[in-house]
Amino acid sequence: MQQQDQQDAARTGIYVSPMAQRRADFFDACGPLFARLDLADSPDTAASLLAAAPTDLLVIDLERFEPGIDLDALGGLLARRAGAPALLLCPFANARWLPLLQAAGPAAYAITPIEPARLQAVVRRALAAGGRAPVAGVDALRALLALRARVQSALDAPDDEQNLAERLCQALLAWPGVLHAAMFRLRPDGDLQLEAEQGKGAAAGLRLATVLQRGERLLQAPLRHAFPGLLAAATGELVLLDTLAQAGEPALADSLRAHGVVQALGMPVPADGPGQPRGALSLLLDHDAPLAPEAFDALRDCAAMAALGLRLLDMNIESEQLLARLTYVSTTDALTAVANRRHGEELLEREVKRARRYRTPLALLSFDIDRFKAINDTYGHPVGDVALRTVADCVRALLRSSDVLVRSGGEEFHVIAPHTSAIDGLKMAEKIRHAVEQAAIPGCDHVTVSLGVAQLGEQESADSLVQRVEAAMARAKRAGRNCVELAMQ
Ligand SMILES: Nc1nc2c(ncn2[C@@H]2O[C@H](COP(=O)(O)OP(=O)(O)OP(=O)(O)O)[C@@H](O)[C@H]2O)c(=O)[nH]1
Repeated sequence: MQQQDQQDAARTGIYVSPMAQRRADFFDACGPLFARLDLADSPDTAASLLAAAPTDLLVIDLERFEPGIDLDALGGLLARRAGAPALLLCPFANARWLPLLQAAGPAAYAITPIEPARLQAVVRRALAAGGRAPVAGVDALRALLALRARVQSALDAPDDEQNLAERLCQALLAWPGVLHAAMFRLRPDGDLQLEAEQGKGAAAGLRLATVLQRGERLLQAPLRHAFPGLLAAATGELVLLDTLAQAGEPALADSLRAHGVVQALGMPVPADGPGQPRGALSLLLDHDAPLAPEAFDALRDCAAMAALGLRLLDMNIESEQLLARLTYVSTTDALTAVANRRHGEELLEREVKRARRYRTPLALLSFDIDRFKAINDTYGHPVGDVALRTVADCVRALLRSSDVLVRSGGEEFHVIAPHTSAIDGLKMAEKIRHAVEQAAIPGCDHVTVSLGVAQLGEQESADSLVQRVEAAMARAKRAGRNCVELAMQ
């Protein structure tokens, strides 16, 4: 150790932080490890220092820097290092910095807050190992390829969100070092809930609802600021705890440690556009080894795949809703919301076939509002429309659920009545006639209807049935209106 200290004492370093207190603290903790340690309050100052003399280690403390503002300048410092030792001190709630900066140049990292003794150890290691980014070996790269493939196949036609989340957790759990994988999902009502979780080994029995003290309304959970999966879903940032105590919740850290957890990571599942993430993936790991840039890339892609999976499920639901809407619009009369003529014809054909196959009676009723032209002429077309709607509502309320009311023409309707004989059809028609006569029509007095009733003959076609019932209805008109006529055979 003494020899090591002597070696360190020959080193030079630059520490960059915009915070005076952090610069003083770092100097206290790590100053003795360097022959000369320069403190810089901005990337510009650090750049000048780097240009002035060779430096063994550049330490960038990312607390209070903003990726949106400072990324270019800090990335520029790493690029200028051209592979020479660099160490990033990254706040646990903003680990998004790591893949962003590691893309600019290789750098080791440690997560903050960090104890002075651990910080010294990390700086020593960075000096000794040359401050390289963690490197993924052959096995690690193979494992990342397998993870990508598994996550991709999890997207293969999932049944629903929960099924997708379970498959993703299963894929993540097979990644070496993962003890527990979970997915949180923000529901449309704004409730963040635990969609799925899977554990293995010491964490097989770990239940996040127990650890977090609830399984629903998790954005309001007391531990939302400390558990990486929740914090990631709330802030949209990559969150990484490489010592569980960093989040300042000792009880949470203890309960995770009891399941063998050493490192915890939360990766936001991005929204379609700007706005709150759709949820987060949570990983609990059994080691504290720094993650290689390739691991961050793979995890970011997993979260993007989760977002894509959720979007595909949304699209399925939207397509079903669109199809239902299309079916409704193409089969329904817009004014009265009963079946339109074309759909009525299809339904009648179907009922005729069914009645023939099962030898059950089928009645068809036809009715037409009496002197409807006079209503339009006297009160105006809008009142005529209200009358049509009121009559349709009044008749629909009388029918069985198996009967179908169809608007077959302007002010003419049909009722398809399965399992109904001519006698029952006549009773039904009389009920309709009476109910319409009694109904109050907003904007005008009352209306009456004339009705025809026909029962399907043994070999009769739907067309012939319609002709007969309409002829019966015409006879009811001729007979003085507001009455019922039975069709001839
Ligand atoms: N307000 C309104 N009127 C309609 C609609 N469809 C058809 N009509 C009207 O319904 C009237 C039907 O008139 P006619 O066929 O002469 O029959 P009617 O006046 O009811 O006389 P009878 O059937 O013989 O009792 C016409 O004036 C059509 O313009 C509609 O959607 N809304």
